[in-house]
Amino acid sequence: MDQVRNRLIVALDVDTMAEMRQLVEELGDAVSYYKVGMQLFYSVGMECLTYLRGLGKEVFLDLKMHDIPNTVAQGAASLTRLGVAMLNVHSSGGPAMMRAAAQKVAETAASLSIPRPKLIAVTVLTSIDSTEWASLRCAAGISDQVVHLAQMAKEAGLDGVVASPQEAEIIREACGKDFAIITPGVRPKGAALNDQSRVATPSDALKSGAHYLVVGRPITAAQDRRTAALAILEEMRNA
Ligand SMILES: O=c1ccn([C@@H]2O[C@H](COP(=O)(O)O)[C@@H](O)[C@H]2O)c(=O)[nH]1
Repeated sequence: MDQVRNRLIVALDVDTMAEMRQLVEELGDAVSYYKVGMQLFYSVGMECLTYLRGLGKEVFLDLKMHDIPNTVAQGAASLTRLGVAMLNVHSSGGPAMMRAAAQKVAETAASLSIPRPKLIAVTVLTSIDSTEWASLRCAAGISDQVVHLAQMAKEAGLDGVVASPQEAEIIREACGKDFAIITPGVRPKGAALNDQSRVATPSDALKSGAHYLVVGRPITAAQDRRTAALAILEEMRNA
């Protein structure tokens, strides 16, 4: 059970500490890994990380840094000092930016004698469909671009990527089984897509080679959030 539970990351996309506490309490021991993104971190800052750490939960701090190499590297050092398990950059910032960030994360963790957080790169957002993609005027197709960005991230020394579960298999083929694949865009059968486009069910995501599944609204907007989380875990276990 634990092996599966550690692979489900629930997105805490709420505004306040009170909402976050309520959600984490409801989910209880069903969930051990949480994603803190812009919405919560920009509202409450460190308080949410301190709270989650106090409960022994793992945290993926999803701030998707994207800037020049020095700025991202220094930002990555600051986030490493917060003691999170995983943090990320946008791969479209380029190889020099990713290399600088990877080096700084490793140096910072070593200097503090803390575990080095996984540094991962966002490839092509899971909300982007073929129409949106065409408007970005990228010559490659979405899948080819995702694989290209994943290979670039791997060469730059990153630990993995964020991508759609629809691309997990080709990333695994191109980058090997130890390169982490984190997939949002997970929707149980019949669930609302919301603003997601390149989606798959929890079982299909795992079968395609995803290491971690990021799930937000299918759990957080459910009537009974613990039951929704347990149903997803059950589907993952059966996959
Ligand atoms: O390509 C990406 C990168 C990040 N996300 C984040 O994952 C969750 C998904 O939430 P749902 O409610 O399950 O749609 C959300 O926090 C996004 O910021 C992503 O969806 N796609």
